[in-house]
Amino acid sequence: MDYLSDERKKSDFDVEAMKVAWAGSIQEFQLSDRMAKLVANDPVFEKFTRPMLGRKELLKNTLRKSAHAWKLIIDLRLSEEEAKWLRLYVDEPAYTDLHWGMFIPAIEGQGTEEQKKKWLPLAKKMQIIGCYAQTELGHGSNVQGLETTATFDTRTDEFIMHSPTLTSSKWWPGGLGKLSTHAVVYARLIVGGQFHGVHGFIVQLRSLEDHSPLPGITVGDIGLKFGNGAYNTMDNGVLRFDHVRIPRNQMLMRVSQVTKEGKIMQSDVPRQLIYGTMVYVRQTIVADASKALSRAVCIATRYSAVRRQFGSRDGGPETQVIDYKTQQSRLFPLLASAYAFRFVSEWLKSLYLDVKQRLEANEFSTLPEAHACTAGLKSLTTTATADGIEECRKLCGGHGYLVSSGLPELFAVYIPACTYEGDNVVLMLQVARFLVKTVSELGHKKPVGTTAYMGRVASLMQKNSAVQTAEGWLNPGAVVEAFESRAARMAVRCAQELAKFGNPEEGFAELAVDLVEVAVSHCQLIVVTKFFEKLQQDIPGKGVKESLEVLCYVYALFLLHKHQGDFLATGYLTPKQASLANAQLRTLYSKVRPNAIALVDSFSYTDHYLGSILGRYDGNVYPKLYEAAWEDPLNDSDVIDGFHQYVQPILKQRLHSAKL
Ligand SMILES: CCCCCCCC(=O)SCCNC(=O)CCNC(=O)[C@H](O)C(C)(C)COP(=O)(O)OP(=O)(O)OC[C@H]1O[C@@H](n2cnc3c(N)ncnc32)[C@H](O)[C@@H]1OP(=O)(O)O
Ligand SMILES: Cc1cc2nc3c(=O)[nH]c(=O)nc-3n(C[C@H](O)[C@H](O)[C@H](O)COP(=O)(O)OP(=O)(O)OC[C@H]3O[C@@H](n4cnc5c(N)ncnc54)[C@H](O)[C@@H]3O)c2cc1C
Repeated sequence: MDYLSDERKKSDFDVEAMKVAWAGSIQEFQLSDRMAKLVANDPVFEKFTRPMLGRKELLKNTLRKSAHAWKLIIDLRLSEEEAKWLRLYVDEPAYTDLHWGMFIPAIEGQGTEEQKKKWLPLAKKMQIIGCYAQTELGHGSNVQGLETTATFDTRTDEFIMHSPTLTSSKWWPGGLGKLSTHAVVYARLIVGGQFHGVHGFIVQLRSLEDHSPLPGITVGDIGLKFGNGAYNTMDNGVLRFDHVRIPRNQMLMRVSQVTKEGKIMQSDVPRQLIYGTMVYVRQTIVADASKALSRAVCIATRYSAVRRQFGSRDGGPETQVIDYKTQQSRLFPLLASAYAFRFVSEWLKSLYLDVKQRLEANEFSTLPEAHACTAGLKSLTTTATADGIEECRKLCGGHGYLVSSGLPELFAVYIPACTYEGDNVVLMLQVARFLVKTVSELGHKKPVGTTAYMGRVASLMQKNSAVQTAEGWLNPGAVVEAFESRAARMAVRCAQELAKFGNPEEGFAELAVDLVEVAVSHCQLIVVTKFFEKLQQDIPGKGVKESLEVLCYVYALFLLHKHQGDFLATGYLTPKQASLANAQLRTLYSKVRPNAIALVDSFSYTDHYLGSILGRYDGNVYPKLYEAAWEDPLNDSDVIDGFHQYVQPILKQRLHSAKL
């Protein structure tokens, strides 16, 4: 029985067409759908018992699933794209994520043609397993502060990899702890006693015969992480080198080369390309944010339609909690954010592919913008998603706290995204640097791309909002101008403050909090703009574009309401205009309400992928929650192990004293 069928009947758009809009194209939809079903129908990928397993059993289970996934990839001759979707739907962090997600991209981006020819076939056939070993016990954010050394020995034509201090121990790399045979290790290049910056080196860690660590290498797992199951399926590791020798040709040499004679040769490629893998991964993390947030929102929306509290008159049904305005004001902006992040990730991917093509042709002019966009959007979307998942848990009341709701594990797996691949504050400061530089160059350099609006800074500083009615806010020009003015005014004000400091670095440190706010406002502008741009495309299907338009305004006006302090303080809006925006937001929530279930159905998630009793497609929540409780190992017997030993004596003592 479908308990949500009445809800599904209320929607006024074509759900199948919306599924295609969400996926990006009919081909993407079909591909993803095929992989989702393949995983959902395979019992090896069952995941409900995961949070109850001990660490060793858990990891072994992950290895079993990864091996099965690999067998499917080979047997069914899946393409790289299909394999990516398959791993996504298996929904279990594993060493393979870092192998495919960072080790291979690092070699692709920073290796020479010769190096790629040697290492990529081995890696792509999984004849070697690799990880990305950058972070150390003492340094993560400050990459230039890494302490591991790679000293060139001209006599033997080798690098000597060494961990000179405790804090130089590599610490955190996923897949390193127990599984990788190789790593791309980031270390200080030392030639002729001189330091030449941090570079990547391919280092073999374990024997390809018996998997034991090679001489001079100490390697292991760093221990349990937050939450049951969750990210503990990953073997994040520690690694130390004791004068380990590797051949010279294992330094990734696209950016700089070291010759046999110990000479450093710089290619035309900018040094920043050493950080290129991070640009790639940050872009994928933005796409992952929309997936994680949409999962949480799907669960919370379906459950909010099933759950009823208060409001019963004459014995009739109580109110569905989704009908409370407060519930809508917390849930619908998250629903809108999931769509906003989906579309901005689509745009970011195209930006990245363009930059990649240019880099391959040795054209580097767009790299700074790609860095700022990937860093800023990674930071913005992961922060909002981590907070959003927790909000969804609260939206589900008490039952959201049960592991069987799927939300605790989703939260625990997701939150490190705010830290890995760059701490979110550190990344926003990078965006701020880029913006301050853009403002300082306005006199002689025309800003392009996402900062093009800065070219109109004079008019953005003068013109104030013309919105007079709540309806007036349903105008893309009015909304985008509001976000542009806010971002431009905040950036200029901050640049003026910075100019008061004799030493710019001192000013940057002192004004860091304001600078992060400037960066956030710029990144929010990007997301809002890309959502509106998406709406200008041809989006087929009855009512699809109209529903997306509503979500776009919800996203923008929700942000405007949340950050109205900025809009008021910069003088662009009056308090009256801000309150008109809020009134429009309330109206928009009423428009989302009948479509809410269809909008989350459009994500097309299987019950397997959602992993949530509260988010079941059929809405059959209570019987399934009840059943699941009885499957808990604690309910195997009426009297639990330990009762007779530790509890009964206390009870008996009470009985005894009561008799006295
Ligand atoms: C599969 C997915 C699972 C994910 C698992 C997670 C894996 C990981 O976490 S791997 C480890 C990730 N680590 C990080 O992200 C570390 C974060 N730190 C950094 O990125 C940097 O070191 C950073 C940018 C903060 C500071 O760099 P640093 O060189 O000290 O400083 P800075 O002077 O600011 O930058 C130098 C120049 O490089 C540029 N730059 C910095 N990063 C990049 C980049 N990624 N791309 C291009 N340019 C860059 C700066 O804009 C600056 O340019 P300019 O000189 O023109 O102004
Ligand atoms: C689950 C997980 C998986 C990971 N996987 C990998 C991996 O595969 N490979 C790898 O190499 N690494 C990996 N990492 C490491 C990760 O990339 C780093 O933890 C991350 O880059 C943050 O660096 P940090 O730990 O040094 O944080 P820190 O920089 O020490 O941050 C601590 C605090 O200081 C603040 N801070 C730091 N610098 C500044 C500054 N300049 N201005 C203002 N505030 C600042 C931060 O905002 C934060 O609040 C992983 C981490 C996690 C949690």
